[in-house]
Amino acid sequence: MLGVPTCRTASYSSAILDLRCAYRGLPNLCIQNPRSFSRAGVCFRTRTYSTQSGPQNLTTPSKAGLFSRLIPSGPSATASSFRKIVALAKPERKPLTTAVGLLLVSSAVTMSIPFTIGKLIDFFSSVNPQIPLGLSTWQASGALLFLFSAGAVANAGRTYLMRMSGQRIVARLREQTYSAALRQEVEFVERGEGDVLSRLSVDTTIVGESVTQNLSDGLRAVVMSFAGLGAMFYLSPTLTTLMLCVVPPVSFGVVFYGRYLKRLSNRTQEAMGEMSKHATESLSALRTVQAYNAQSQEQQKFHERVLNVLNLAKKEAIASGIFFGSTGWSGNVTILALLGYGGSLVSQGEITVGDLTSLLLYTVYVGSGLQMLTSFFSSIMRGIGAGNRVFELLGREPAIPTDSGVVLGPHRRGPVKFERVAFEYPSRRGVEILKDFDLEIGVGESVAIVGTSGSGKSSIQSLLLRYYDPVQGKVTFDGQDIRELRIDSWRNAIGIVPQDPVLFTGTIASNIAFGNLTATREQIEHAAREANCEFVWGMPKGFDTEIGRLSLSGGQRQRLAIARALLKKPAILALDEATSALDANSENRVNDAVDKILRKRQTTCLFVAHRLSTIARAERIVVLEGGRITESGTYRQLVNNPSSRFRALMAEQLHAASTQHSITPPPSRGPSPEQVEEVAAQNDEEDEEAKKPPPPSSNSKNST
Ligand SMILES: Nc1ncnc2c1ncn2[C@@H]1O[C@H](COP(=O)(O)OP(=O)(O)OP(=O)(O)O)[C@@H](O)[C@H]1O
Repeated sequence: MLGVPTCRTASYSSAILDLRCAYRGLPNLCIQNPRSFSRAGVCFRTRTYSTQSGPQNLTTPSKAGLFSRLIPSGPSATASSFRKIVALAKPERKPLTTAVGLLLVSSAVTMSIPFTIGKLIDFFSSVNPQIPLGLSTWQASGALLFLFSAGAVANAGRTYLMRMSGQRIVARLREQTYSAALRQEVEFVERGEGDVLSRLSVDTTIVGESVTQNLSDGLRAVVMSFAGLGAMFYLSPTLTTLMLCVVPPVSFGVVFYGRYLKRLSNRTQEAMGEMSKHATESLSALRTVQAYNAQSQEQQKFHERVLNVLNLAKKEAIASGIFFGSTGWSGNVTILALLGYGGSLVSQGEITVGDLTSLLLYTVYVGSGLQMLTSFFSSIMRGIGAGNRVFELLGREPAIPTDSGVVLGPHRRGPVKFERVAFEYPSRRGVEILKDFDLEIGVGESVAIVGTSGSGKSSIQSLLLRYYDPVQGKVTFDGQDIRELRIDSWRNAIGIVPQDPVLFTGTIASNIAFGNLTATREQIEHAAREANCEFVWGMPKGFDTEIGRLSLSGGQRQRLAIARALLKKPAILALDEATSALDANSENRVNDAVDKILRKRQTTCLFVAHRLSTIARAERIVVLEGGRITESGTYRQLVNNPSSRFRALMAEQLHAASTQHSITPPPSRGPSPEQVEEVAAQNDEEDEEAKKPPPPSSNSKNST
């Protein structure tokens, strides 16, 4: 038999894809610390919405409504995946039809070769050779040359058209998959549940290849097999029937092998996903890995995952070896049988030597065609396996719907209310983060949430942004449950300044205008000035400075994030203060920027605050303990209450600060109001000192 056609496998690109979020209109994936992307744990969960209480279809997801989502398998999923794969090729109808036409031409030429060779042998071995159609030797040679050239051109055209169609399908599929990933709730992507990167890079390539390249090879194999069989029957029905005896067992092997390969393909893709997830995690935290000299530890973990992929590849290699070895053997035995029986027919004068040669060549062609069909079948199975994973993501309904609900007007203002909210993270069911949480923030009011680490402060902001929905209770804006609002319009009303702001590749201007494509340079500069980003004017290229080439300090990043939030002119500002210390100057510049927002009283502010200097700026402070508010009041009210938890918290902070600076620790009962006042006043003084002359106006020389 002819050489075994190689099975194409997708080259795996483990590039760390920049899953940047669409700030507007799509779930914002980047508002939380991007490091959380790498948190471990895999579980497929989605939510259903009961209609028993609260607004229609928008009530709390019940625990019973959670169910595991598995990658579809079985005949119906396979058929549905196959239909979807074929549907992908529909926009490519024209090039694919042309390619099929060219394929028929090139196959016809190829299939004429054994016949021609047979006739040539008979021609040269005959006593009185006659060229058909009365052609001269040169004319016959010229006709054959033209035929082969036409076949070659048709083959080249077919290859080009098929490949390009395949690439266009892959490109479309990738975009759809990326868009589907951006629509999902943050938990699904951040926790790696969706294994999005591997679906985006590997699976889409495999699906695209199975639609075009493999389809093209498959069609070629079908033409070769059937045309070859037809020619063989024409030459000798007896010998052809003999040859066909090997087809049923080979076909059985093909089906069995294809199914096994499909199962293996699913497992391989998952293993590759694990491998790339690990690489993404450690490479994105390379500083930490190097600082802890953990390269060999990480290498070992990666090695285990690579080994997993390798073991699956080994299984595939063994199955392929057995299959192709046995089909090759049966093919060779068939040829031998044909030669023996055919030879006796030649000696009896029933067929010519040329016909036997043609027959043998056709047998090789048909065998090769059958092997290509096997390869095609297994590739289609692999494509269906990969297709299942891609279509599962494409069809997945995000737990937080993105395209339904009431559109919130851009200038709407109103109080924000958390009403008897209970909350658990989907990945940690049973661990209540918030219980009976009630909080109302009036229009233009500023509220600081304080509490010990892990008390649930950031979770409150996550609920506000609808990264998650409460398990019980509701969050309302201007009296309306935020679950009734269209998610993009609701998020448009909120400006966020996260703990560790994310900056994207691009200029400072594009980072401030992130998600706001219509922002003018003037608006960007205005927002930067409001946010005390005076350092931008000091840069050689000002707002056109590429972020990638410079590293900004924590304070600068935070001020850029404030500018980004302010550019949206949000109804609500959610600021999650950095827990890591900023230097005094940076802290003051950030606080001063916050002050400017508070003074205007147009924006409702919800701070997660750690530093006294920020806390003291809020009109109201709420103390969060064990998922509930235990104290609430103005700064003065809380500080003046000797038994307040707030005082104790501030005492702890002062104690930590004094230990850091080798100052005598404060009394254990907590700081006196004077002490706290003193610290706050000190901060304010530093504030004044740190204030620099206002940055130049947008018309200044550096403003570009
Ligand atoms: N995505 C998540 N999945 C599961 N649990 C989470 C997730 N995010 C936070 N938690 C847990 O929820 C609890 C509250 O976390 P949260 O980040 O809201 O606290 P915090 O008060 O803001 O803490 P800090 O002041 O340290 O930032 C913690 O126990 C935390 O481990």
